[in-house]
Amino acid sequence: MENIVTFKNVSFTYREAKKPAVNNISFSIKKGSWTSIVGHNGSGKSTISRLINGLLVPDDNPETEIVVDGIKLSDDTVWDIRNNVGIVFQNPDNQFVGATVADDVAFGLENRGIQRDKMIEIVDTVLKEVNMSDYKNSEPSNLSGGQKQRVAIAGILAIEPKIIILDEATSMLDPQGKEHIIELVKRMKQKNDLTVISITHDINEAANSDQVLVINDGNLVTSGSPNEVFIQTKMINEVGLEEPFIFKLQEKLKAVGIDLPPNLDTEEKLVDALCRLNSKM
Ligand SMILES: Nc1ncnc2c1ncn2[C@@H]1O[C@H](COP(=O)(O)OP(=O)(O)OP(=O)(O)O)[C@@H](O)[C@H]1O
Repeated sequence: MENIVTFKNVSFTYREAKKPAVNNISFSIKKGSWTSIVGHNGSGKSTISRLINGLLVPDDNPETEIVVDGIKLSDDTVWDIRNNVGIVFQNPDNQFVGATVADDVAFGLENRGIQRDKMIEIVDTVLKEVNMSDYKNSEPSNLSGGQKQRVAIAGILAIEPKIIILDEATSMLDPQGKEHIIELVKRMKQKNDLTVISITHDINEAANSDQVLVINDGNLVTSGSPNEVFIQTKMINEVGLEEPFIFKLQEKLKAVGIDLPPNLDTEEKLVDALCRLNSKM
C-alpha cells in the first residue's frame, strides 16, 4: 500500500520556546489506514497534526521533507495540502460557524464556491451518513456533545478530504458517545477510502488502530502495529502511558503461567483464545 503521509527529519519550535515541540521525527502513514498518535500531555501530538495539514510550517532544515498525498509541502502547495486534510477538534463548541446544522455543514462548501443545488445535495448526503438528518434545522448549540462531533465530521466529509484527523475528538464524550464516533469513522474510512489519524489519550482506542506512533517530549519513541508497540510495556510505562487492558491482561496471565497464542490484539481474539483454553481444561 502506498504512503499518504511522509515526514522526514521534521522539527518544529514555537516562537520564543527554548526547545522544539517536535524534534527531528520521521514516519510514514499508509493510504486508507488508521494511525493513532499517543503520548502524555504536552508531548507534541497536536503540533504534529498541525504540521500534517500545513497549519504549522516546520523549522528550516534542508533535510526536512513533508509529503501529503504525493504533494511536497512548500509555500506554493500548502493550500492544496490543507484541502486534503480535515481536522475534528476536541471541543465541539469551538468549531461551529453556522446558525443551523445544515448551514454549518455547508460552510466549507460555500468557501469552495460549490453551486447551491449541489451543496444542498451534499449536505443531505453527509448528514444522512452521520445519522443527523433529523437535526438539519436545529441550532448546533442545542445538540449533545456526541451529536456536535457527528455534525463536525459531516462538515469535513462534505469537502471530501483524503485524510481526517481526530484531535482528541472523543475525549469530551461519554463511553457510548465515544464508541459511536469511532464506529462512524471506521465506517467512513471503509466507504470513502479515508485515511484516519487519531490523537488520543485513550490507549484502548489506539489498540484498535493499524499503526501507533508513541511521542514523548517531541520525540518519536517507537511506532508499529498495536501488537508491536504495546508489548513494550516497560517503555510504555516510562513515557507515562499505560498499556491497553487486553495487553495488560495477557501480561498478567503470562506471569501466572497461562500461555496464550501471540498476536491477540483485539478483545474478540483474546476472548476466543480464553474460551479455547477453558474448553481444554
Ligand atoms: N502556541 C504555542 N506556543 C508556544 N508553545 C506551545 C504552543 N502550543 C503548544 N506549545 C508547547 O508545545 C509542546 C507540545 O504541545 P502539543 O499541544 O503539541 O502537545 P500535545 O501532546 O498535543 O498535548 P495535549 O495532550 O496536552 O493536548 C508543549 O510543551 C506546549 O506547551
